[in-house]
Amino acid sequence: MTTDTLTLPAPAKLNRLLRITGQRPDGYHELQTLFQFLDHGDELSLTLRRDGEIRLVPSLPGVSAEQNLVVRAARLLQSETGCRSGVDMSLTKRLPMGGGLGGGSSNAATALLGLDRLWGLGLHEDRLAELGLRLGADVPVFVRGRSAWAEGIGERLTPVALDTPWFVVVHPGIPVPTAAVFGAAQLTRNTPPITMARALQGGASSWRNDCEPTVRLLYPEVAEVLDWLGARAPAMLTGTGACVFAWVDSETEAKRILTNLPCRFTAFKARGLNLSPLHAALDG
Ligand SMILES: C[C@](O)(CO)[C@H](O)COP(=O)(O)OP(=O)(O)OC[C@H]1O[C@@H](n2ccc(N)nc2=O)[C@H](O)[C@@H]1O
Ligand SMILES: Nc1ncnc2c1ncn2[C@@H]1O[C@H](COP(=O)(O)OP(=O)(O)OP(=O)(O)O)[C@@H](O)[C@H]1O
Repeated sequence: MTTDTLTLPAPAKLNRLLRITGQRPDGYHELQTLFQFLDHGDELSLTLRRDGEIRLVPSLPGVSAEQNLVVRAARLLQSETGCRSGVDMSLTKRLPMGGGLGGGSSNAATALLGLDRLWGLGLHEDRLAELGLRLGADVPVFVRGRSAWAEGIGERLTPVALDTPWFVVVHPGIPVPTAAVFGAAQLTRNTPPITMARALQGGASSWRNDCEPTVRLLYPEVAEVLDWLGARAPAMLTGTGACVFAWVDSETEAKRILTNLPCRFTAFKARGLNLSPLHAALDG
């Protein structure tokens, strides 16, 4: 049976570890990272149009529909496949922009997989991941939908099963643009690469984010969150920030931390997942 409307999750990701091991001639940084999904995120609704038009209503504050990654994903899919269908999209945004939670990238992956289904394209996951990479370095992991060890700029992925604790994710109330952190002179760019086995063996207590010292320096609001949350549980930056996450043993402990949150911060609790809720929804 075919359907004319799909409503799908676009989950957040965390970088449980992030090492910057080099820089390519085109300026992009080579990373080693562990990606994990959360059971918290945005939601994208897709309704088939037969006239080929692609619409997003309403658009996000500060991002025109044309720039929005879901519209760009839909156009890319149309131009690559010659598909003549269109779509009406609406996005329920819960993830902060410039938060390091991969919100825009996740939205793009949900659009790619959702439209592949809605338009009956039947593209292979490898092809969708390749198209996703053209939209952003973080898109392929959301297309693949498994927790992963990532290398390259984040596109060389090996699925892994990570521990799935409860997380408290705190946003300092300011965005941190990814390009500003990767462009900072003082950023560490020469961390020696390690094997995936060694990274996993070390466990969460050994995992670090190489962006953290630079982000601390450039964004005192993020440093404040790292100090506040770090005093209550082990805490780290995700991606290039602005969000900071801590892992705890139980939902009760997560709630306890949230109860005392200073009102200048916003926060949520979520469970770590090794399978993306997008894939669970599409397979269910
Ligand atoms: C920091 C991470 O979130 C870790 O998961 C990602 O590497 C960022 O991925 P993303 O947000 O999809 O990034 P993109 O939209 O591809 O790139 C934004 C900008 O960040 C810089 N950039 C990004 C990724 C990377 N590996 N090296 C970079 O130097 C580039 O200047 C690029 O123009
Ligand atoms: N659907 C979208 N949702 C959010 N941002 C979008 C979207 N489409 C385009 N953008 C642009 O992408 C920028 C980065 O947004 P995003 O939420 O992906 O940042 P992020 O969480 O820091 O990502 P990452 O973890 O990949 O660095 C935004 O500032 C916005 O200009």
